[in-house]
Amino acid sequence: MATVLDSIIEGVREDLSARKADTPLTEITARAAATAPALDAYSALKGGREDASGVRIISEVKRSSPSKGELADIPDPTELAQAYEQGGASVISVLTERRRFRGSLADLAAVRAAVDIPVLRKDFMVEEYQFHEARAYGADLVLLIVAALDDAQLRDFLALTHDLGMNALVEAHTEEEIERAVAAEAKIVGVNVRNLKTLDVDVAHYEAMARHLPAEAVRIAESGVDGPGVVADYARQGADAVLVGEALVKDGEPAEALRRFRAASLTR
Ligand SMILES: O=C(O)c1ccccc1NCC(=O)[C@H](O)[C@H](O)COP(=O)(O)O
Repeated sequence: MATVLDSIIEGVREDLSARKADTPLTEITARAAATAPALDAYSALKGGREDASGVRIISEVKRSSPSKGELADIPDPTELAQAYEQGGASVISVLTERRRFRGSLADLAAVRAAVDIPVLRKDFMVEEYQFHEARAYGADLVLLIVAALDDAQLRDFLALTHDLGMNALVEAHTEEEIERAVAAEAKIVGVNVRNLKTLDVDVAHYEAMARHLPAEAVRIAESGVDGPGVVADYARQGADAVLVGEALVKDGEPAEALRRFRAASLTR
């Protein structure tokens, strides 16, 4: 039976075919090569466990999702991104998937131009073309979902990401997926506590997975933050950084909410 992930990826491939017909690989590759060098997302995220400034926050521009439907209108993603930067976000995540998340590459380019911190292209990366595209639209970091890739793809896409000067957030859900991420020499490893089959969120899953994450990697806890308490828990469990979407886009004062989240991680 097809999973939610399978059906999202099917839509991603259809949209991608249309973009490839419009802008061939040679052209997108040339545009990527002409883009200003990527910012160093690894350095922006590392050290959150030891350093006095507390856990790093990756703040997401997220309008809609398969699990929750409509979350927030976000007519101007640059305004939200600037609020995130003012609130102390270390990285901004921009969902670029259109059908389920109402994201776009235009959002990515607009956010990139509006802030000085690294920007993550949050999408379902399954073809080489998307990596050049990410760079052409200004991404510094891309998401690689282990569950969506075989080992050869994981290795090749990580190499391509690094060749393009970007970093990759390699997202795992299970111990076995963490092992695959580590075997591929991922330097930034996330555990997403949203189960991609059921879409259920279980914040306790991070603690269960944390001991499998290598000490030298940047460790990221993804999803399920509904307030400062969860941020403090993730920090206590060893996360360098936390990825937050819904709680921030639904808060009328995202910069203030972010400050509260960062402060909470210092109380661990
Ligand atoms: O959010 C979803 O419903 C979803 C469904 C299927 C695949 C991915 C999905 N979300 C992407 C994310 O990983 C989250 O946007 C991100 O971790 C933030 O989560 P949250 O803070 O819980 O909004």
